[in-house]
Amino acid sequence: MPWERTFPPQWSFEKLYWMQSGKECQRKDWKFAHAHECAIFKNLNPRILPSNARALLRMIVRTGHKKYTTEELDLFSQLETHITEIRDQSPEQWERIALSSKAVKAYSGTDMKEETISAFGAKLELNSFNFTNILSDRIGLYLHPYAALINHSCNYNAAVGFDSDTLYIKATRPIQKGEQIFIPYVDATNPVKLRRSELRERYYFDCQCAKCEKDLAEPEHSFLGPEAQNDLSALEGAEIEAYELLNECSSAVETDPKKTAKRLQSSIKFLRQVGAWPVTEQPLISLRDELIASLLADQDISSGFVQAAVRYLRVDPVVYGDERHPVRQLHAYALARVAVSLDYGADRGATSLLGLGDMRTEPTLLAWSVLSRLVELDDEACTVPSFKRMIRWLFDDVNERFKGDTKKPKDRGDDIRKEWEKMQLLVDTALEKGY
Ligand SMILES: C[S@@+](CC[C@H](N)C(=O)[O-])C[C@H]1O[C@@H](n2cnc3c(N)ncnc32)[C@H](O)[C@@H]1O
Repeated sequence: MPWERTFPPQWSFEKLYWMQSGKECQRKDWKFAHAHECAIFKNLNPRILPSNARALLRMIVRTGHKKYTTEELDLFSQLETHITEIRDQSPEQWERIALSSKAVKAYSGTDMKEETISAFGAKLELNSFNFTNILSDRIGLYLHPYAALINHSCNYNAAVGFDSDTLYIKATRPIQKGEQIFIPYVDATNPVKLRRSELRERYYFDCQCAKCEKDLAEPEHSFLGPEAQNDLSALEGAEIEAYELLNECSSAVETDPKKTAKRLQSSIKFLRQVGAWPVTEQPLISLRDELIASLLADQDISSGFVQAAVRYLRVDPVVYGDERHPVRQLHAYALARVAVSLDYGADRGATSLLGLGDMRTEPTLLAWSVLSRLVELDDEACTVPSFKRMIRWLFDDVNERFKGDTKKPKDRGDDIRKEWEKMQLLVDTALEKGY
């Protein structure tokens, strides 16, 4: 199947398949498919099928109930499977798909052949997106027959976002007429070797984009100073451990956030102190993201605030050059949200944590400054409508807090500048201490 395709002029097509967990939209989910699956799940209880098998079951059951139009099925049948490569190069994946197909055939009672179900399974694995809520938490899988046609580039010009059950493809930079649309299938901030191995293993191709070309031309770890280069073996060990820790974080169902935060902190410190690892290089970027999530889950709001400020001020402007990038927008919102909860009386230990003694910040003013910039960028931001609404609500809430003040935040330019100076100092101190 060719990997360059012409896109239809509009994407008003209903998704073929989506599923989600959690309370949100469960009613819609019921109407969409679950009504047909419920009896099967009851029989399976207490066993829970893995999400890929559940997705496959849903497609088979909906097909049996003639819930797809001919056009939808036609489009689905044209999607790439790489089934030969999976069978020949990836025995584990093949076995998993074959097992799921066997189970799905038995549970659904379909008369479809097992091979046909396996081909459905392979298609789902290759073409579905991680379905997320507006805060980027993974809640399921999503397959859209047109969106599935978009190819990958590490040097992408668009990104996928979800707003409830609607999929959006948002341009992350201006796209010329006739220019091909590319999205990232993998985390494009990862080192070239990792990106390429993920793409090969999961999608069976080698990326030829300009970013890969540039990164491949540079020696590995070229971002480390000459001193660190002398003892690369120690650093490589720390790097491998960091990736293992990140894997644990993404797969663990239940973790102790305090313990996880400690492990993440020491991993960050080690990479920073031993190798002067730049904060804008992986695995440090993801370690910090996980650290912020763990600190906040542990209610350590002040430390989470400092780390979110490090990310906002030092990491994101380099990693995601454009302020309208969806990840950058999400991180800015997170900083504002944490700042607001600090002001709600959450612990104020940030300054003592960093040894800055009596330095005090006015987090709500900072939140106002971050949010007013987000609101200013609203029209151009590559984020989905509900996210934009969430920003406005928080901004309204913050403005409400200044209601009785004689001077409105918009007239407090000097105070805001001073707040940012203090934040820069906090961030510098955090980084000097190896955080
Ligand atoms: C989700 S599909 C994308 C649509 C697919 N190109 C098609 O025409 O059906 C993913 C597959 O597209 C191909 N692909 C995507 N991006 C590519 C790229 N940058 N270079 C080469 N092949 C790519 C690979 O075969 C990959 O497994």
